[in-house]
Amino acid sequence: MDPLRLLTRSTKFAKKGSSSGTQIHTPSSGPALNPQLFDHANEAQGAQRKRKRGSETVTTGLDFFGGGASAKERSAEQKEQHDDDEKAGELHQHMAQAPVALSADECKQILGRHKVKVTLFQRGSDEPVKKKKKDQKKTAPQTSGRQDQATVLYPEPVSHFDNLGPRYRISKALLRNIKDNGYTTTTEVQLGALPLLLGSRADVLTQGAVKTDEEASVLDVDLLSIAPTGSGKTLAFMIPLIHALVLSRRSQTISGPQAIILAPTKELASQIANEGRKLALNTAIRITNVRKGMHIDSDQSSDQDASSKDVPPVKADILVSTPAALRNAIGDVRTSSRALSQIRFLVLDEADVLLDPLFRDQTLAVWNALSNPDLRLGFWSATMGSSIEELVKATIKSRAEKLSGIGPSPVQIAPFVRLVVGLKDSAVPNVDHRLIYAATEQGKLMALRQLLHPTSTGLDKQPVVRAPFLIFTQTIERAVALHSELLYDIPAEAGGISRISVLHSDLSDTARDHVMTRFRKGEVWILITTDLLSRGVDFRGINAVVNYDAPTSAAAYVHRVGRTGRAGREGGVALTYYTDDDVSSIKTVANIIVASQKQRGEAGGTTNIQQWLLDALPTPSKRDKQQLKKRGIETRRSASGKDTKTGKPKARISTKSGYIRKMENNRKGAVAASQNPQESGDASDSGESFGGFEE
Ligand SMILES: Nc1ncnc2c1ncn2[C@@H]1O[C@H](COP(=O)(O)OP(=O)(O)OP(=O)(O)O)[C@@H](O)[C@H]1O
Repeated sequence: MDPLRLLTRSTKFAKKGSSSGTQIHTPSSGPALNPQLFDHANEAQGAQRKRKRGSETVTTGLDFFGGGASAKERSAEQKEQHDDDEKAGELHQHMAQAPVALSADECKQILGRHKVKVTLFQRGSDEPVKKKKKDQKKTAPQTSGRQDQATVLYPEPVSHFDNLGPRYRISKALLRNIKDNGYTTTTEVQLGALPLLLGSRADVLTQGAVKTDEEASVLDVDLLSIAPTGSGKTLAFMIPLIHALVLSRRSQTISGPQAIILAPTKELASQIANEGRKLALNTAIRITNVRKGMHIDSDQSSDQDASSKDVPPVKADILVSTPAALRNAIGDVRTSSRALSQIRFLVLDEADVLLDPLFRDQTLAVWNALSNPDLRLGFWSATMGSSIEELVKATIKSRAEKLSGIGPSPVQIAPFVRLVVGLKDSAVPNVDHRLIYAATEQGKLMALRQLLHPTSTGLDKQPVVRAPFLIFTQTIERAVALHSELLYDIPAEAGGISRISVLHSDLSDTARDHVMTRFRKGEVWILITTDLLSRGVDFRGINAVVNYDAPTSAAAYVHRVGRTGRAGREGGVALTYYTDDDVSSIKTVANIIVASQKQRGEAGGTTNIQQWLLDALPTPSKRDKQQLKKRGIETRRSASGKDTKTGKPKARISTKSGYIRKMENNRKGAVAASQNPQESGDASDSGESFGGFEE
């Protein structure tokens, strides 16, 4: 049974495999064919297929269950892909087997084609940059206002995971886990970050010289990495972490955690821990997601915290946590001082939000409690304002000064390296971005209903999107209200109210876990949420993101829509509705869309935001932007704002009462069942149900 058919209640859908609908890949229709976003090397060799976009993504017949194309069509497509991959793989294969290091020029070319830019920052007199090349003249060195010397580096890219073994003596178990999880080609961020984090400091400063000495210290730079959503940042920091801990286990016995990974939400922390455990299988490295009631203290002889003795301390090498959960687990910093002084690595995933005022105090409290003078740092996100970068550098400096003041010898600041993939702070280019004017709140609701029950295709510029998808609202209240408004929109035959759910931070941890599990399994098709789920969470098969309420900042847009089109997958759609209330601020989103489409344009696409619209939209002031980020659209915050046309409160999302909608829905269902008895029945009984997202 086709879920779209059920959702639309239509009886006129083309049969599967018929030629009336254009079959295209959607993010849920299979594995990522090429996880890279900017693989222009292959294009140059004529091996890169043009990315398909535009009108094709708005046609019907999207193949949610991956069964739409005939076997013949599929095998032709697979052959074409196979041929392409073979050609594309030549370079990778060469590099995997390359017995000698690539020349600086080759490194530069590969990094350039993949839009990877690596910059080393050093304080003028502290430590001079060791090597300068003639070909760096154009870009480096540059001097910033803070007198940091910036030099562009060209580390030798790792374009295939097979390269890691011979180059860095990665443990066999770790290599096997990478392979068993299906990772072969690296993504851009992995290609650039792995050599920086797996090589020694000397490697980095001498720009990619190969070092195979097992004793070489790894993770010896502080790295700030900005790479698109879904580009595999988790792997890029997790592999070097596990490798570093495997190495240190070989040489010394340390009990207690040595690394901390912070993430802004429980959902993301739990996902990172899961991904990490898959990679750490059989390496003896333990990864723990910090939860309520856990405590971290290797110093059990301490009398200062009697209560902590009741609960055994967490046994882990890597802790993954939200800042708040970690603060609770640490408890009194004095009693945990031994455990904390052992921490050698701190990774902030979604660093910009962790250092944003909302989380800043909690994050800095954890960072400042880590007293190891050799603490190495990693900052990762798809967006990073320059103020955040400055805050990071200032905190590194002030912490070093503080530790130097109390420690036996001065603390050396490690080289600070920034890695940027693609256009900084831009949205993924492999997604079809749509900005739709809906005039009023009522207009948005009608547009969303039409999305759920399309009566025509493409006439109103609304693409047809397939479940599963996410819908974002500005507030928890609005998420709850929209959920109750749409609850009866899914007919009972399609699973009814069980197919739509809501997730927000007012729910209990158990309820949040439950909703996440059901969505991942494919039991829930439409998930309404707030920005809680906008960061980091990886559902591989999401076909679309609907911004029911426009995001309140450029970064929020980038992260929300980044839930689709993960790992280079094609076919994702991002819809943003805007009303008269958004007109004064929506240009921020429009600009992001244009920039992202321009990136794609380089591969043959066009932008679907008209220049006249961009010109007509007012540019919000810096103050307006700050206000919007802080408070969102005022009229959506409370029920006080009234819609000028309908006179109804704007914050309320409702047309009819739930009872009336339920009755109507039952009536429609009964009529449909009497007209076409074989059509009724639970979708799960039909033998054709959504198999869930890949874990
Ligand atoms: N080299 C690779 N080949 C194929 N798939 C990959 C590769 N690296 C990562 N992935 C997959 O890409 C998806 C996105 O990875 P990940 O969650 O690490 O992205 P991210 O960059 O952290 O995104 P976000 O900015 O949204 O947090 C995951 O499903 C992951 O398994």
